[in-house]
Amino acid sequence: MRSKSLLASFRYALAGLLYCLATQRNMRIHFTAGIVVLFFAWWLQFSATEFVLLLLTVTAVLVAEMLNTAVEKVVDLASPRRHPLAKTAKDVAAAAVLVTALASVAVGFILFYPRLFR
Ligand SMILES: Nc1ncnc2c1ncn2[C@@H]1O[C@H](COP(=O)(O)OP(=O)(O)OP(=O)(O)O)[C@@H](O)[C@H]1O
Repeated sequence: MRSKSLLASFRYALAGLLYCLATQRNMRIHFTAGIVVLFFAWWLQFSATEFVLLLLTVTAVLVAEMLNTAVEKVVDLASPRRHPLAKTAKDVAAAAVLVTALASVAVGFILFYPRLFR
């Protein structure tokens, strides 16, 4: 019984992930960029610490993107008409993605620059 509901939870989560990948262009861009960046980190023989930092950064961007999509859907459900609060909610969720993405660029630069240009 318990393992069945665990499996169901996993299936719902997977459905959410696949929904984001199928419908959100930015999610696909971040996902692909994350895979490429992690591949190059492996290829350049990053240390375990550097690799974990990169992995956490990539994960943070993807999580922010998925939460942004969830906020968008809930806002569209709760407020199909335009409302200042709906605008604020969507804009703040989008800002969360932007801040995370900018931080990830900074982390990537700090980690890759010494390997590639020194
Ligand atoms: N119900 C609403 N009321 C007020 N402003 C809104 C509302 N829905 C969206 N907006 C504003 O329009 C912007 C774009 O919204 P839109 O719904 O087109 O795209 P999104 O939901 O942000 O993302 P996506 O393009 O991935 O669907 C939002 O960031 C927000 O500023």
